[in-house]
Amino acid sequence: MTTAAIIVAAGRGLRAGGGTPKQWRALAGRRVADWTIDRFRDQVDHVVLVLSPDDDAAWQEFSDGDLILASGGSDRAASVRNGLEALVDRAITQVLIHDVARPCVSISIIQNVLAALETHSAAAPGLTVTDALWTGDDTVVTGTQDRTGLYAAQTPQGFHYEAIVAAHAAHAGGAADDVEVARVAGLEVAIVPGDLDNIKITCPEDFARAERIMRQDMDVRLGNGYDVHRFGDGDHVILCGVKIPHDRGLQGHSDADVGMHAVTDAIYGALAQGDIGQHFPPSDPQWKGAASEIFLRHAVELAEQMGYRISNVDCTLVCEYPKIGPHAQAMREEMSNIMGLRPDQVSVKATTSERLGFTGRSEGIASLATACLVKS
Ligand SMILES: Nc1ccn([C@@H]2O[C@H](COP(=O)(O)OP(=O)(O)OP(=O)(O)O)[C@@H](O)[C@H]2O)c(=O)n1
Ligand SMILES: C[C@](O)(CO)[C@H](O)COP(=O)(O)O
Repeated sequence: MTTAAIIVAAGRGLRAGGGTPKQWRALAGRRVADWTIDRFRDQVDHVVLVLSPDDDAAWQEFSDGDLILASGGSDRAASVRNGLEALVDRAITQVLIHDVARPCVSISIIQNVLAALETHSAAAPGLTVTDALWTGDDTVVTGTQDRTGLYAAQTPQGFHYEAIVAAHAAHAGGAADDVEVARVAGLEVAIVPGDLDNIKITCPEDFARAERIMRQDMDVRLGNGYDVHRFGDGDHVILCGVKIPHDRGLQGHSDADVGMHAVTDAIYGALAQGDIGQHFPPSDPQWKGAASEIFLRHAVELAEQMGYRISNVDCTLVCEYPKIGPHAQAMREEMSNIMGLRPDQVSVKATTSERLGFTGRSEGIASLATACLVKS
């Protein structure tokens, strides 16, 4: 069984307003699309992101990553077809099709749909309709509608890959969703329980609702880190992964990257998992001269294992020299690469201590860092 998820994200979000398409707007600290994509990453073998040809920045951003990209079509169904086509050489057996505009989808819905595909060629989440249903014009009720047997359809909708490819190829167009396409082709679609929180952001007010849902079981943790290394002989220092020529070096058991150590300790701190010295004892000769990225990678992996995502880190270096400003961007890029973050999630800045204290006398460099981790 080889599984894939197609996330259709090529719409313009006109009903949601706001100028920017809704999938690129912020929700609980990150973009709608980032939430949606992350829900599927660990649940399927491949994720296809269907992007509008107009979303240049998104194409650029995602082209280096692990996602398969496909170009959107003139309507949702055309975008789905392009997503299916992008998987043609991947030997996919089961595919989930999901709206990017449903970022609150739970892992259990995804797993339930996949489980149902073991015994059915199609499965999708539905919610029984519990409100009374009316017909109406803009002002008055014109009739009532029996709700018996009615469901509100959600995504992800799951299918055996070849079956849904054939169903889309044969469909005349105009379907509300992929379940309709599948049913026209004669597929039986199993209903799995939907979730009231699995809303589709459609109108402006849906953002506030989605924000409430996202935040209700969000665990946000802060950690701080502090480190100092003294100057000694040498012709360079390594700060936040960047080698900077200098008339002195920093002393330490490892490469003495005081900035990266503070960031690493901030992550351990947020996790309440001790500090670098506990995980990599200075008494252990194997860490002598070690590149500090080993420590940072370990902290990031630990965060992942414990279910946390790093939202941002902020690092301040305290020294008179070397001057940090010219290197700050390279430091941000280096650390964001190691942590698997975007550079805008990583801040590196510096201050002097006005020639006061040990940093002011250039006896060493100090560093402070804060990390914000989120579990949702
Ligand atoms: N040509 C299109 C149209 C829609 N979609 C996607 O289909 C899903 C459901 O569509 P909808 O909620 O209607 O999104 P939009 O089309 O973006 O919204 P609107 O109709 O308000 O413009 C969304 O994830 C949207 O990005 C798509 O990939 N390609
Ligand atoms: C696919 C869907 O989300 C199922 O409820 C829905 O049909 C999409 O509708 P839209 O009109 O494209 O928003």
